[in-house]
Amino acid sequence: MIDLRSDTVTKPTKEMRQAAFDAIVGDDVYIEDPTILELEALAAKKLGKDAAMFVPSGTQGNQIAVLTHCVSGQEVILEADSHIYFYEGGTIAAFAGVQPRTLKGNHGAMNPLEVEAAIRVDDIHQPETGLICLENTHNRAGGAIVPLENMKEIYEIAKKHNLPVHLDGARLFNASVATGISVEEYASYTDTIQFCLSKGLGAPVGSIIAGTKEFIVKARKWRKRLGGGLRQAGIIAAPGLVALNKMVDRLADDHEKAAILASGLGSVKGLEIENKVDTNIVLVNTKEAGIFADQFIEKLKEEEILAVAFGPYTVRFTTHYDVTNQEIKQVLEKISKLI
Ligand SMILES: Cc1ncc(COP(=O)(O)O)c(CN[C@H](C(=O)O)[C@H](C)O)c1O
Repeated sequence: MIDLRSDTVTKPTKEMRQAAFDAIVGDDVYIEDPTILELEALAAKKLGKDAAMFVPSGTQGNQIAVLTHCVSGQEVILEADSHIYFYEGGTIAAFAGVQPRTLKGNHGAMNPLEVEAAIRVDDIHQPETGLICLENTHNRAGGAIVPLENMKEIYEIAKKHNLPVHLDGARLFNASVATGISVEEYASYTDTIQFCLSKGLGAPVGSIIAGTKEFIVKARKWRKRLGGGLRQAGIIAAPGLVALNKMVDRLADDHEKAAILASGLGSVKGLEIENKVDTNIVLVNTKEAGIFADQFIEKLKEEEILAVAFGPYTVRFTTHYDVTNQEIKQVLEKISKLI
């Protein structure tokens, strides 16, 4: 089976499994797991933030950020196809009691002027704006890299209005490897950030959230309230250390595989590449071929290829560590005969 559903499907490397076996552990509720503390310190350093905390998932990291930044009744400005809005079960409303104010971005980048116009004025009838959320790379925009300049402009507007900015940087390392801009520079235009160890970086579990020491103290309390107080979790943090230390630069391989896949699929009659393919995601439109995305996915499955539907005629293919160049070639050979 060639699994191109997501970079979340990556399995831990041998080195990660060994690191888990060898991990020195302690009780993380007492902030005593040395492996988690090492991972958190490394992550904070790489991001240029004062503190960081290991969380079991990117969703929990994002939700803890909203819970920590906002109070119930506030409004959060975020992109209309962002993961926090589109894929996190309405949790910002359910748990944080905040309402989303969505803006349609261009390849995932919100227009800074529209963001400023969406910030609420001091009026008894209106909610206050509590947070602005960004996403880089942007998943539903096809792993699009949001330009640093765009992040900078939005951040400056946020500061002018004394508002915090949270970055859903689940795939921020993909952006950094593709542009050569450091994650620290990206993170300098956001107050808090979440990034995934469990996607392209290949760790089996987990994400990091980072920000000021004060933010992390409050965020840790929210993680505990959500039942996320971890015990000897150095066992799952150890693979995260391997991911952060050894799996970043190779993301370029995933981008190369995506470029080869996009070039091949783009030459199949009836298929059209929807996105610019900045990183490891390829969005394919099947309308010209007269086949719905779900039907196409079923046909792919019969050929032992897995992908996901992103819309009625849009199929997402995501490259990652566990898919080889040879397998990408096999996918192209099979699909060219399929349509
Ligand atoms: C931008 C972004 N932020 C956050 C998350 C959530 O991370 P997890 O909760 O899955 O660890 C994801 C996962 N994305 C997953 C995927 O792409 O297959 C699915 C859609 O949830 C994400 O793409």
